[in-house]
Amino acid sequence: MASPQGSRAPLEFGGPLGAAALMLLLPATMFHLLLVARSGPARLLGPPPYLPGPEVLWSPRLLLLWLTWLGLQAALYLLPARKVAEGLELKDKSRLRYPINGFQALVLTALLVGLAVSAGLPLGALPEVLLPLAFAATLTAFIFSLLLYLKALVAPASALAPGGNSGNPIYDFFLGRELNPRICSFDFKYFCELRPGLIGWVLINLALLMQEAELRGSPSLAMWLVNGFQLLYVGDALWHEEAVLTTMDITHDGFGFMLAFGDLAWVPFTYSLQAQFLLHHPQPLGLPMASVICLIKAVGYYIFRGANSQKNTFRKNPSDPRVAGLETIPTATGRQLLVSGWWGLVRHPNYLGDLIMALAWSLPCGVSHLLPYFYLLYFTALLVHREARDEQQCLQKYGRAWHEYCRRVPYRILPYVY
Ligand SMILES: NC(=O)C1=CN([C@@H]2O[C@H](COP(=O)(O)OP(=O)(O)OC[C@H]3O[C@@H](n4cnc5c(N)ncnc54)[C@H](OP(=O)(O)O)[C@@H]3O)[C@@H](O)[C@H]2O)C=CC1
Ligand SMILES: CC(C)CCC[C@@H](C)[C@H]1CC=C2C3=C(CC[C@@]21C)[C@@]1(C)CC[C@H](O)C(C)(C)[C@@H]1CC3
Repeated sequence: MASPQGSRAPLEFGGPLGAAALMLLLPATMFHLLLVARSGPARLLGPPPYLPGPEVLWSPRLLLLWLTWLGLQAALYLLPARKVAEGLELKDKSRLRYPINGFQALVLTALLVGLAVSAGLPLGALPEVLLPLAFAATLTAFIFSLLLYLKALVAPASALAPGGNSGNPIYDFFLGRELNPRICSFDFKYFCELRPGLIGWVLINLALLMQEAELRGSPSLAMWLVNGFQLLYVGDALWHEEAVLTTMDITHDGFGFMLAFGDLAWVPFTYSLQAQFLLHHPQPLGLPMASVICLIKAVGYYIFRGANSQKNTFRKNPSDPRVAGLETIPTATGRQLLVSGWWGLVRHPNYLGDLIMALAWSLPCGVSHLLPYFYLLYFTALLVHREARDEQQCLQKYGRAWHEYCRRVPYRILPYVY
């Protein structure tokens, strides 16, 4: 049985008060964004146009639709995979196995949706029901997090995450107690991180594009760009699915409300904000500006993919010819840190690339409104905070070697600025 005391990791996110505030603020922000995106003034900082009552939010039909979506993605997860990958070593020295079939799930979902649309499914009507659908996703995330919290009560101590076991129920519910909650080989965190939310996001984008085509005869260039860029991002994540196994979410954070809500509700309903905005506020975009935006996206993607692949290749096999020539610092753990290549430019080159891509997703929406830049603002805050958390973890893991890395590579995300 898990000890009620758990580990004594320092509290993050402002402790129990911060966790409680975030549990209210995050869903409220998501609903605010959904409401203002369709309002005339579309003011990020203004009041919402109206407060939706229960009759707008609650729909058993849409809850069923949402659960069907989760069921479909779970079924696709269980299909035979082209590869089964091993995760990092756990506290008890074991390694978990994960199916690598996320890209296959994306392609099969696209085929199924294509078939359903040609058989008459009104996908273009989806934007009309985003509010009740987001409500269903939020409700599911709360109930799911509660079940995960209860499951952790009977988990062995070795299965618990380093944070999220403070003994304070609110804090632990938010951060998540168990590191890799599973039933048989079904890994809930890994499944949620990459499947229903990410694939749901591109499906919502597509529905918005289809509705724009119905309303205006054809989708706008801005809508095509936003759809294309975000599809590339999701496709890339699923193509490189194995790389998610070394992210902080999988290796360090427990599975609680933060990730359950983030994966299932926040990602599909707020990351599609630019496409939602464009449906209700069409923006003129000429070819020269579109080309500049594509160039910004390409630069961001080049840095993001280059940095992530370089680190993953190096962590898998430091003698791989693609990384063997890079300069490194030895650490007491036996692992090395890269100090040249992308990881010699700044300490988080992948965040830099991700932020440049985020800018490219907002620019097609013009500069008349702040609302489509919400993602860029939120993401900057998330990555600055995430970088600080990672820095603490690396300092604990690598001690003096990490100090040496910081001396050799002084900037965190943006060269000569931060
Ligand atoms: N769109 C979104 O909402 C989000 C996207 N992301 C993206 O996810 C990706 C993964 O991010 P994240 O999990 O935060 O962190 P990283 O992929 O940056 O991983 C950080 C880890 O990399 C290792 N590392 C750090 N420096 C070096 C070095 N010099 N040489 C070798 N290894 C090093 C350390 O782990 P170790 O040494 O143990 O291997 C460290 O803990 C990023 O591209 C990020 O932008 C992240 C959050 C949200
Ligand atoms: C809403 C809360 C404040 C925080 C929730 C955070 C989550 C939304 C994000 C935490 C880490 C994420 C990652 C991705 C999506 C967003 C969340 C879940 C990611 C799957 C996006 C695609 C990338 O290519 C990636 C590197 C695979 C990402 C991994 C981290």
